[in-house]
Amino acid sequence: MSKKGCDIQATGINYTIYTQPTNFNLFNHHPQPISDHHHTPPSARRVLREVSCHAKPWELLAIVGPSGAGKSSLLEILAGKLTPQTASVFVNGRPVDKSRFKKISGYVTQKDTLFPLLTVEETLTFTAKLRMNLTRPELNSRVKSLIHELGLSHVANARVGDDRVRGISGGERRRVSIGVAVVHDPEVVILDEPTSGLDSNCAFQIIDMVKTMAETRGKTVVLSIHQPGFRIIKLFNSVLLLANGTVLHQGSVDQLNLSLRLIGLEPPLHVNIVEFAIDSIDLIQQEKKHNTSNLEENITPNSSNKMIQGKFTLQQLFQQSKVIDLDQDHEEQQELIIRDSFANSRFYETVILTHRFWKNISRTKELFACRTLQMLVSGLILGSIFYNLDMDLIGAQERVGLFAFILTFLLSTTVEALPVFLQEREILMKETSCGSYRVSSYAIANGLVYLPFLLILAVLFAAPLYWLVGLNPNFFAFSQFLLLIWLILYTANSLVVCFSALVPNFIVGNSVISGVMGSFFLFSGYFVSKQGIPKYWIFMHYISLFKYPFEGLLMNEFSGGEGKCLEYLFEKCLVRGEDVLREQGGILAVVPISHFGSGTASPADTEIVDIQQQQEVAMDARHTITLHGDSKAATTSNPMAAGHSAPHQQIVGSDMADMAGSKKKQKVEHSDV
Ligand SMILES: Nc1ncnc2c1ncn2[C@@H]1O[C@H](COP(=O)(O)OP(=O)(O)OP(=O)(O)O)[C@@H](O)[C@H]1O
Repeated sequence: MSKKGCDIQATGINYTIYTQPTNFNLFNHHPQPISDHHHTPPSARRVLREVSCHAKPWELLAIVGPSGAGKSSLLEILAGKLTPQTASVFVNGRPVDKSRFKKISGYVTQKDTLFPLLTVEETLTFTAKLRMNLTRPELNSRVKSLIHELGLSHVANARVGDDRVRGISGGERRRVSIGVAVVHDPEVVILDEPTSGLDSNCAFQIIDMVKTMAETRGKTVVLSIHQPGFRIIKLFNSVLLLANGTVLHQGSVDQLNLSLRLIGLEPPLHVNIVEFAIDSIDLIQQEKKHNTSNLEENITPNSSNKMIQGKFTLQQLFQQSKVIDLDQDHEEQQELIIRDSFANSRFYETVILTHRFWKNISRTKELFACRTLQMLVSGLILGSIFYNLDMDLIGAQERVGLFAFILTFLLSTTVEALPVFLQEREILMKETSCGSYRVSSYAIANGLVYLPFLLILAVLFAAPLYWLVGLNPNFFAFSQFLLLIWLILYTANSLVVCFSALVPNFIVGNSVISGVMGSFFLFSGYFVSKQGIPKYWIFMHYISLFKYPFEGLLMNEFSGGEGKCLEYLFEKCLVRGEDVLREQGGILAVVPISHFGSGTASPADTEIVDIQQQQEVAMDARHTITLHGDSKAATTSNPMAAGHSAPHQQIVGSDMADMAGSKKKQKVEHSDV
């Protein structure tokens, strides 16, 4: 009678990693092969060479070997997470592509990626809901029986926890990870180091549990393990010994013992054979090299007879056991039914994910309270600043201080949530890669939960700011202001999620986001004409300190004069506005018209005047006037600004007119009333 299950044959796996030795490779988890046209030759590391393995249903295959042997890489390839240069994977004798294979397998990574604030039962229930389309009673009984099978009944209602949140023990958390991987009843279970960091008793219980799963439910279990104890190795049906990316043995533990003896090694009595083999890797490899040339000739179906007569290499033994395996009746192998679609509709997926998001958010009260308070205080402080200060009169230092404050507050409201996003990102990647749900459902659910929360934050920030700047109450204007603050917060949140997805490192992610948002605020003021901004938005204008690079670039572009841009920037960055004019009266200055509220917003629209004659007028008008180093002429604009009249304006310079661009190339000489 045939046994149902999944028979996996993988052959000819070759996996090489190419790395650029000098590259600062922040964004690559797994460096991919680099083409030949690169200048620096990449260094190649052959992680796996011609690896073959065979995992049978109802059995447990353990991949053992020293650290760096390639165990995790092999498991990741089997689980479809890594793409090797060459490999053939057959399931029940038929080739399968990795996306379909992911649907019939459950992969447990070395690190537990679980929501720390959910309970054990909630974690398994949400996963079961997402991966299976069951009625509520079916779902409950499935989760209950799984919890019982995992031995987690006593902690079913305890929070999972992690390094920061106190929760269940490390061993129990490993069981939950296994439960999450097998809740949908996959045919194949792949576990990377399921016993790492656990004591020997706990490690035995975990392996015993997966062995029971294999024996009672016909699962194909493949796992990697470090230093398995005596009791554990008895549970292995088959052991694959890997060293330097090469298979040295695949067969039972007894076969391994025999093979070691056949090549002249004598494992002492009562010694753990697997540990002994790992300790003797160098000797085994030497023996293997020695016999490589004779390898192919010696593989015959009858070689089992020869085995008893003389010495055989481990490779021969492996090849021999493989041949015997291949002889097994292929007719018995089952046709796999692999579901291509998702278990639930998009709508139901969104409902489940929204519910899960909400549970997580409602349990992060500290973060919620902190962000709420931060927004309220920031709105009040900013409102007070604009209520009390005439921003046009304050100097560069105060502006820098204000800029730093606003940027810090805006960043902190989003970046402090980054660890949560990073944790979620790992779970999202894991769940979507195995086809649990659609990414779009996740995005919609995320928006449904976060948008109301961000609206509360936006109200807390916008209301005091709007009220303190002393405007007449205007519901429409306030609504617009609120809407924009809300959108800014949502954009910032999305930006955080986006960058945290691109950048695996928390520090790097943090810095990149700070850089991007910083640049945005620094430069955005360039596009905004101050006169067109409502008072409660004016802070945007003042935190954009360095709009000058754009102006400089434009001038360079229009005037065609090389070096003008640099000269302009240098002076612009050193000195600014009235401060300079006060100290150095009579020196030439460039005054963009946009600063004078003339309605002409282009920074290139400048006129050339004698600043000595215009200084007083400009000072009174409190216009921003910035130095230019030309000793012959000065520029200003719109002498009629703020109702002041310039009695006499004489345009004398020609260089600045050129710089001012094509629009204002003519020299203007006029007298004013
Ligand atoms: N992305 C990578 N970049 C550079 N080297 C890598 C990368 N991934 C794996 N390697 C190298 O490939 C080899 C095999 O790694 P792998 O993690 O598969 O070994 P392992 O047997 O699982 O080790 P351990 O038991 O310590 O987890 C190691 O030498 C490792 O340094």
